[in-house]
Amino acid sequence: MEEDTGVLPRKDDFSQWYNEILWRAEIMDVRYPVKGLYVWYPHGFGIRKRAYGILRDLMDRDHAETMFPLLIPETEFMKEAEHIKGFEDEVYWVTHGGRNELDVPLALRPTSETAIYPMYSLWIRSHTDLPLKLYQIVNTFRYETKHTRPLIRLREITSFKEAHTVHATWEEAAAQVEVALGLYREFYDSLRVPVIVSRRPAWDKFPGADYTIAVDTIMPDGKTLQIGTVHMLGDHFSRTYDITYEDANGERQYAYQTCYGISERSIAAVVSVHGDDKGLVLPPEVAPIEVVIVPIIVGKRREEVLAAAGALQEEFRNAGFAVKLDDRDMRPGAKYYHWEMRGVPLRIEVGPRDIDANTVVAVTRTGRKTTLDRRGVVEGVCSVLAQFGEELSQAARQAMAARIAVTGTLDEAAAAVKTGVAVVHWCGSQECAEKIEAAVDASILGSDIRSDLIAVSDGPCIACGGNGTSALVARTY
Ligand SMILES: Nc1ncnc2c1ncn2[C@@H]1O[C@H](COS(=O)(=O)NC(=O)[C@@H](N)CS)[C@@H](O)[C@H]1O
Ligand SMILES: [Zn+2]
Repeated sequence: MEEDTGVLPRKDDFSQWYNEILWRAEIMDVRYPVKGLYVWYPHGFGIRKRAYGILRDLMDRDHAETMFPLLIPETEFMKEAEHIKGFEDEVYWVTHGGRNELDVPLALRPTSETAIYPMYSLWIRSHTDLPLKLYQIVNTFRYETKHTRPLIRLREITSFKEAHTVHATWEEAAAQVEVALGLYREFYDSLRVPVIVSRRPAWDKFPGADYTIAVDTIMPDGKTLQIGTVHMLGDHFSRTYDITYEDANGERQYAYQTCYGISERSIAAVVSVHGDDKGLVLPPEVAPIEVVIVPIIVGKRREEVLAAAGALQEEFRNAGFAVKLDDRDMRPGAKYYHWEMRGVPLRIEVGPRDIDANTVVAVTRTGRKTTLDRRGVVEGVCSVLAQFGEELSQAARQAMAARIAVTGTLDEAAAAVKTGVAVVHWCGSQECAEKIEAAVDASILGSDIRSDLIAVSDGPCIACGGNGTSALVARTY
């Protein structure tokens, strides 16, 4: 990558800012010659690697990781009517092997229910086989006809974490939905990304599901991004794919299922929520480089400064930090620009004055400067980074809170959705939803809201005056 010194668009020109930061911060290269497919730069992949390492640790608490085939025979794919309806316009089909036409066309998995559940039917015989909780992290393919966008709406979803659980009863499956939401909240807390949880309206639920609960964040342009979903499948798929178990009385019962997914939209959220006019701002938890050391070379003490910088690098590396010593022959300012663009959380400056005073200067990505004793510098950096992470969480929460407005009239709601999310009272009817969506030019995102930034209440439906409860209305990605 040639050293770019151009200026990033301001973040309040979000669409331009987002497109440029993907290449300036070396996240994704959008020049791949297939629409909706993009290439991870190593730095971007490093962010994904750390984020998905956190996700794996959370999932591995009580799920097992596995991997199912990519190709799904049409015979299996076409079994669940609602599921098909929801995906038939999005599925890629493989019809040939070499020059031979395949006798059964094969779908590229858009999601893996129809690959996994025929196997679940073979595996599950008795209630002692339950609960079964598996997940995989794979690529999936959806022929998206809406505007594709790197990390946000891809045709090849490269980082699709999908969990598929099987339970003896509806109640156990419903409890698993809550466990999944807890895992997603923990995951996004680690990424310092604030979320709003809500139940999608029936017409927006996952094809074949009883209900869908979604995890949304609010992007800098006020539009919401769905960054995770949890689906209660009931016994719809178990009846279609014959997933039954023998209960304690020897009776055959249909199983109850859930599935829940996260994709690289999680990375889009980290980039978008935390970034600023100078580039990426990465939470330490997901930063491929946590600390960059910049030696301040002054005249004849060059060797001494470089030695001191090298010793610091060694000490941070031994303490387990992802640390980089930037000893390139460049002005310090050009180095600051380079690492700020890439979101490195902490810069350590060391020059002759610091050597004489036996200190180092620590500067966080958001500009907080601290002088640290050279002795105990590792502990010093740990606490600076911990404080930095908390600051990111707080700033992101405040930014989200500022984009949520409780509104009592359609006009107020129409104004609020220009810059964020409107909270309105809705009776739950599709008829009123359509009235609200038409009047506000945005979508009913969900009800049964769970967010410590929103006090839910009952009240007259904003469209018909009937009994309503709090619901979210927003423009969405
Ligand atoms: N085209 C896409 N590009 C990037 N992420 C996507 C795309 N489509 C969906 N996602 C993300 O993937 C998550 C799961 O997708 S989903 O359709 O809602 N749910 C499923 O596929 C279920 N099988 C649970 S794994 C969504 O919440 C959304 O965050
Ligand atoms: Zn109503």
